[in-house]
Amino acid sequence: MEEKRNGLRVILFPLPLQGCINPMIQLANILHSRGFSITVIHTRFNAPKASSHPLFTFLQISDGLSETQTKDDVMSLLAQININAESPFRDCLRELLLESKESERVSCLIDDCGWLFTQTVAESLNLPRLVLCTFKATFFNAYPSLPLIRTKGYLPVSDSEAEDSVPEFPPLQKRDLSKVFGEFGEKLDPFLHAVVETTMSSSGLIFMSCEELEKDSLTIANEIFEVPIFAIGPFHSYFSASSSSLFTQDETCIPWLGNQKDKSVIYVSLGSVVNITETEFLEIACGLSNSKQSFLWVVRPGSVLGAKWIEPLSEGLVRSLEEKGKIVKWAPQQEVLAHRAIGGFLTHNGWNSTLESICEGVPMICLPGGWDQMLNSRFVSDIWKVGIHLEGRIEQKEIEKAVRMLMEENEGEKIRERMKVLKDEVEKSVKLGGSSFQSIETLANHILLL
Ligand SMILES: Cc1cn([C@H]2C[C@H](O)[C@@H](COP(=O)(O)OP(=O)(O)O[C@H]3O[C@H](CO)[C@@H](O)[C@H](O)[C@H]3O)O2)c(=O)[nH]c1=O
Ligand SMILES: C[C@@H](CO)CCNc1ncnc2nc[nH]c12
Repeated sequence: MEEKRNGLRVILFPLPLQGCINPMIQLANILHSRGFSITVIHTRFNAPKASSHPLFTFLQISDGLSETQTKDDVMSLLAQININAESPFRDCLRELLLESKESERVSCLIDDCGWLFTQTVAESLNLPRLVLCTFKATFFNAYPSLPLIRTKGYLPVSDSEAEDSVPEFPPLQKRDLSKVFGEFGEKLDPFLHAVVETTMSSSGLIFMSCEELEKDSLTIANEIFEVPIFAIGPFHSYFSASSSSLFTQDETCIPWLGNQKDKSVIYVSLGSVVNITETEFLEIACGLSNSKQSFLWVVRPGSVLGAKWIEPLSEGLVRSLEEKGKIVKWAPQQEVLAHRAIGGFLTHNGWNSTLESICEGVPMICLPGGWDQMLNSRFVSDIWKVGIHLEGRIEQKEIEKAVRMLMEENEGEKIRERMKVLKDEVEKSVKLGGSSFQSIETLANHILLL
């Protein structure tokens, strides 16, 4: 059924990463169901599949990335694309506004907090801009203080204080800091500064998050950025993230899970950007194999450094892995997590994966790769206590131990019970009258009045 249209069009512009496209497309669905028409401007690189979303209009702009640049690390890629996409984006937006009809006014632009030029472009065209942040609010709140935290001398961290909280950034521990910053160090400062400035000049900040998960951080976000805050998620139960998948999902996962016992399978995935070394890959393989538990493992082609896919595995290892497990290139993750056969999720704790796991009530084993993942994993293991933290130990014994603990032991059962409670809490937020449900109402009204 076509919902009533409200005569307003919203322009969306996601960052071209799977973890940023999914929440943006969910936001598109939410706004469309509220009567807004949707245009998605996107780069050529990692272009969303227009055919999966017939209700929206898609416009592609050039991004000038070379084949090799598309394989750069995330930070370099984002820096380059922020330079290349500015003028094509300005042209595209100007054109759109010129074409806009009396009967359907363009009311605002909503784009990712990682775009640095969009606020200026929108202002020059007199178009209000809202920001979508795809991180946990607690992480985004740290943007203004990250440069200071870095220079405060917590790095390198001595053993005796490794587990101390970072005073300015709890529950992050000092040992997490080096992986938050990666190799970028001070090169991040101008980027962070620009994100904070442009967010403060915006007309509002949207989080794919909810009060049940981080009420205090949402309040603090409002104090830091001094703009209206809308926490509108997680909406996975209404609009699955799978529809915005950039890769072909291996649908054989579902019938395979159908042959497994309830809560007997551990799902293993490190998201769309984290890469691992061949040694780490083999440690994970042996750990899973030795755990004697069933597993479904996503190995993205190219994610094992120096390998095309899984060829570093010996024939013997492949044979023993196949006894209990299945390896795929890309999974229908949300369907997998929702499957009755799944009992745990070994994850890198990207914010989307973390939310999807909570929404389906699946307890986690945390193996964060960097950036916001370090913080998300601390919340999972130390605050909500719905997962086991591997503390970066990608060693077969540690992996075997954690998998067995979660899937077989008493401790795992306790974690599962706490996860059930958290899932029920979060579920309430998106139901009629819940906090996220109300925020969507407020957001829709806010846009109407812009
Ligand atoms: C590997 C795999 C992933 N997915 C989906 C699940 C998630 O919705 C999405 C991945 O998003 P995330 O779990 O947030 O992870 P990732 O791709 O690393 O996302 C980036 O963006 C996130 C949001 O800004 C950050 O929290 C992460 O740190 C950052 O690395 O892709 C699938 O549907 N199937 C798959 O096989
Ligand atoms: C540390 C790497 C993984 O090894 C993830 C960084 N991920 C990201 N880094 C910066 N901005 C982002 N916006 C979305 N994801 C982002």
